[in-house]
Amino acid sequence: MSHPVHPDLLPPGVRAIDIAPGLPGLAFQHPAFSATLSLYGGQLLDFTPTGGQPLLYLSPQSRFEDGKAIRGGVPLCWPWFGAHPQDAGQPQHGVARTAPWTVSAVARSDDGFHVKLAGPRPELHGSTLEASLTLQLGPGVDIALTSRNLGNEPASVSAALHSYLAVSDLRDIHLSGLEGAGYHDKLRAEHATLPAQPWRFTAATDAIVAAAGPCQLHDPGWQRRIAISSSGSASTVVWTPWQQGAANMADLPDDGWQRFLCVEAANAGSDARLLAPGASHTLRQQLQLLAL
Ligand SMILES: O=P(O)(O)OC[C@H]1O[C@H](O)[C@H](O)[C@@H](O)[C@@H]1O
Repeated sequence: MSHPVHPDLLPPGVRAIDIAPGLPGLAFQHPAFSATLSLYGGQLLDFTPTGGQPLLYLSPQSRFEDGKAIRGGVPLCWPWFGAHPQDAGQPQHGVARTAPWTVSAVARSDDGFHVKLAGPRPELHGSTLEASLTLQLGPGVDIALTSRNLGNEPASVSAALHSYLAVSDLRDIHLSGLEGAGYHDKLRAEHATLPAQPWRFTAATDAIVAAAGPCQLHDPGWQRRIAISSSGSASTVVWTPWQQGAANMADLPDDGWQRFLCVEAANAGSDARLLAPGASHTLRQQLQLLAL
């Protein structure tokens, strides 16, 4: 199958590649960073500053197969987050991450690259929503997912930019910015409040926090911080499977859980949005690498 993007349409520094057989992508090379985007899922898989550690974790055991979600980078959970609200037979986290996305534009910008993608057609997920994604790569990463209701009735959307943030060792990092926020603990099915201190991780965690940050992930091992900010969101999902959860996941190495924390800009739980006919909503996350 030929690549959906003709190389002549790409600016200098961008190459049409195959992530795996049948899964097309784009590779970006800039003096300050390199990056990889999968058109399958519209999923950013890598952003690595030149000479530095990657911003995003990508599991070396991820499956790269049609019908399977890629484990790592920034999966797009859309048009629902978690289980489908009415139909348990639908895939977890929606259809966007296992659908082909198409390139609407790729341009070089002052700091890097600007990319626009169009998401799966509404027929694929039985709603009247359409999705588009804009990505600014460089100096950090800025991802904006826009949902638009093409129908004549209101339509509900829940979503997450499910970023796998790479860390030197999960047991040594902390997350600040969500102190004292209320959250829904998905593992215990109860509501709770985060402590007043920065968040350290000592066990499996799956929380829908009723706050949008901004937050900072402090990583002394790599002498860096990741500044995380969002808009169009009033909820942040924080997830680590920890050791035991990872042992049950075929697409994650046994020690892979130590290498990432998911901090997801979301419209999850009660933060799902109802879009009037013709209305649109943009969920956005910005990630910036800073020295400690
Ligand atoms: O395994 P996946 O379908 O990719 O989901 C991975 C995780 O995503 C989110 O963070 C959810 O809150 C978790 O409950 C889920 O386990």
